[in-house]
Order: sequence, then structure tokens, then C-alpha cells
Amino acid sequence: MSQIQFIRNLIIETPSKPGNFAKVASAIGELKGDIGDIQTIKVGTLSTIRDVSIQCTSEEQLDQIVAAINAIGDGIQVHAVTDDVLHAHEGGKIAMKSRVEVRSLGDLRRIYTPGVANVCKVIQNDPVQADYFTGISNTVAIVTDGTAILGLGNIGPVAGMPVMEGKAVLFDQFAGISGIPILLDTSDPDEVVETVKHIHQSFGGILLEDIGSPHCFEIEERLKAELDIPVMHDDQHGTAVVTLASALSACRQSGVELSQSVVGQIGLGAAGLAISRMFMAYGVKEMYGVDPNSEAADRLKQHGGTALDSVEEIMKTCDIVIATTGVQGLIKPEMVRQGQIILALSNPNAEIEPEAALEAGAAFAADGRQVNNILGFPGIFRGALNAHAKDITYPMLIAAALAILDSTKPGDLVPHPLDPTVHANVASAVERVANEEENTI
Ligand SMILES: NC(=O)C1=CN([C@@H]2O[C@H](COP(=O)(O)OP(=O)(O)OC[C@H]3O[C@@H](n4cnc5c(N)ncnc54)[C@H](O)[C@@H]3O)[C@@H](O)[C@H]2O)C=CC1
Ligand SMILES: CC(=O)C(=O)O
Ligand SMILES: [Mg+2]
Repeated sequence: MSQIQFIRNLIIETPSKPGNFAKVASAIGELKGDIGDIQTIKVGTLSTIRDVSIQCTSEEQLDQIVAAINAIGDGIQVHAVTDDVLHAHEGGKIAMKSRVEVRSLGDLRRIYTPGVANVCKVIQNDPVQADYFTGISNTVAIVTDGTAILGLGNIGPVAGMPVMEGKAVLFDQFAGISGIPILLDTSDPDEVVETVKHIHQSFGGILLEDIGSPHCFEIEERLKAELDIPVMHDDQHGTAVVTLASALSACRQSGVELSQSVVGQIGLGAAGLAISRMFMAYGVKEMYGVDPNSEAADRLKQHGGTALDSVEEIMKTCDIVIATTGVQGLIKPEMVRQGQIILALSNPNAEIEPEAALEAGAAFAADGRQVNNILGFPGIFRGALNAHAKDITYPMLIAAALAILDSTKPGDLVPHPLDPTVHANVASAVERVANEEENTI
């Protein structure tokens, strides 16, 4: 059974003596715990208390780490183990807040009745005014049916809500967009399309998220055709944009041309097919893919790629390998070829850990924490909304990928997701292309 990685925080006291915390760090490292943030909670004259975040793969490993720290002696001890991730989700991560305050009857009459009626009439007479006098044009629906939540599979929309709330937080912080999760209790394309069409007037755009394949393809195509607001399935195109940017970045650093490289895609679902299509659109001539589902493999062939029979074959044939299967550990270190570029993008666990791929000879390796559609979707929607775009087109997506590439610091594969310039650069590149295309309302 694959192991899900999880994060816990250890509250650790070390007597104030140089080297004590180093002992703690090596005890954690020896048991292969991955240390994250370290926060000093209290510095006393006799001891220091720190909150140390660690990533583990099992409860057993966590227990062993706690026991190993307590066994160091010299007064070093773990006081508590907390679950900060769960704690951060208490009450949910988002809430609807008003942008105005009601402090007086005057305020009440201005923002509600009777004053509001006049604003309603302004919009009735000229519906475009809704862009200025409501939040619609800055609000994006984050729509899921819960069928492909990260790599956790079909766990349902309610269990997927923490991911949707996470996307809303990122929309807000990186693009100033209000993201509203919409949880659908149907995956039937007719019902999904009808439902989204019936509610679309509340939104300036529609982000489809974690909707599994193949129904995601029909749903996105139909909504794009039938609605005149931007619609994008993030797992397809947000992921493809960021993957293209990271592959171009790795090629630039290795002095090779992406279009001349042999590229392999493992997993041809929502993300994998879109990545393959974008790489071919960019000029990659030799695009190979593998998927145990023959219909998924056929879809790659229909778009001009070549299906191979096994992961081993892809690993032997390709210079650049991308994996989006949701299967942890699918790529074995012995399959890695010297100098390969490996992007194992499944969340929450990669097909191969970047460290293992690099140790096995890869020139570049990254996982889904680094190469993540967070670098794409906030700026793509910001740009599309700014331009009042009716659609998100391929040229807009390629412009987003190039903006991510241009925002990457020398030596890095992709920009840091907390670097606000990358989101601003993606937004302006997308807005510029949308305006050039006259793809606007
Ligand atoms: N880093 C990022 O930004 C993103 C990562 N992902 C990750 O990609 C994974 C897949 O997501 P989706 O494409 O939305 O799901 P999906 O369910 O549409 O596609 C998964 C595909 O992998 C195939 N597959 C399963 N086992 C395989 C194997 N042993 N060999 C080859 N193919 C295999 C399935 O048949 C399916 O076609 C998830 O783990 C998700 O977290 C998805 C979107 C963004
Ligand atoms: C990042 C993301 O959208 C996914 O893993 O599904
Ligand atoms: Mg997703």
C-alpha cells in the first residue's frame, strides 16, 4: 500500500547548551523524518522550547522519532505532538466578508434598501454596469464533482472541499480574486453543463478543478463553447502551462531545445493529455505516452502522439519524462537514465522523489510541490478577467508559460510560488494576449 505523507509538529525542549538541537535534528534525520519549519517558542535561561514541523510517512515512523528524541537524554524531551495542518482547517479556510461597513442608518440605506434599488435599475438598463457595481466580474467559481481530488481519486466533492478552499485562498492572495467553491453531486456531463450554465451569471469565470477523466474533457469543451466567460480546467491547462515552463527552464539550463527533445508522458488523464497536447503545440515532434487505459492512450494518438506499452519503455526512450498518474513510487530509480529530466508531478506523493531521481542520474528532477499549477491559475484568471476575455485560448496559455519561464531566477527550475512577481507577470502576459486577440466582451 502506498504511504501518504503527513505533517506533525513536535514541541521539543532542549537544555540551553550548544549542540543539543543538532542531536535532535540528527535523531529525526536518521529515522528519515523530513524537517520543515522550526519556530522558537520560548528561550529560557536553562532551556529552549521549539515547535518543529516534520513530514513522516507513517504513524510508526512518527512514534520512533519521538522515542528517539526522548532517548537522547541530557534533559531533551518532546512535550507534545500536534497536528497543525488539521488545526489550520478548523472552521474552514475561507469566509465571505463584506467590503463595506454598516455603522449608521445612512450606511444601511446606501448599501441596502432603499438605495440599492437604484443600482439595480442602473444594471437593468445597462447590464455591463454589473461589472462595476457588483463583485461578479472579480468572482470565479471553483467547480468540482470530487472525482479526481489530487491523486486521492474519487473521494467525493465534500471530502475534496479542503482543496477547493485552498484554491480560493490562493486566488485571493495571489490575484485578488474571490473564489467560490461549488460542490456538484453529479458527474454526468449533461447535468454538470446545465448546472454550471444555470449559475454562471454569478461569476466572471469558471475554474473546473479535480474533475476526473474522461468526463472532464467533454464538460470543459461544452462549457467553453456555450459560455461567454473564461472557463478553464486547472488540472488540464493550469498544469500544462506550468509543466511547459519547467521543461523549458530545464532545457535552457541544459542547453537543449525542447522541440528537438523526445518527451514521454506517464498517465494520460486530465493533466497528462493536456501536457502532451501543449508540448506538441509548442513544437515537440516526438511525444510519447503510456496509460493502462486504452481509451486514454487512443486520445493521445488522436492528438498526434505515440502510445508506448510500458513505463519502462518511456523511461528508456525519452529525454524528458513527466508523470501524472497519482501512483506513488511508480518510477523506480533503476529506470532513470543518465541526464534525464524527470517531472513526477502527482500530489500528494510523487512517482519518484526528486532526490532519488537525481541520485539515480537525472539532470533535473522535481515533484508536484515545486511544479504546481499554483504558478498558473491565479495569474491566468487575473489576466483574463482584467481583459474581460470571453475565453482562455492557447496563445494566452503559452504566454502564461513563457511569463513563468521569464520569472524564474537563474539556477531555479520554476519561480517560488510566494514570489508575487510571477503571478503579476502571468496576469499581464495573459491580459496582453487576450487584448491582442480581441477575445474580449
Ligand atoms: N503538480 C500539479 O500541479 C498537478 C498534479 N496533478 C496530479 O496528477 C495526478 C493525476 O491527476 P489527473 O490527471 O487529474 O487524474 P486523472 O484521473 O484524470 O488521470 C490519471 C491517469 O493516470 C493513469 N494511470 C494510473 N496508473 C497508471 C500507471 N501505472 N501507468 C500509467 N498511467 C497510469 C490513469 O489511467 C489515468 O488516465 C494526481 O496525482 C494529481 O495530484 C494534477 C494536476 C496538477
Ligand atoms: C495541484 C492540483 O491541482 C492537483 O494536484 O490536482
Ligand atoms: Mg487539481
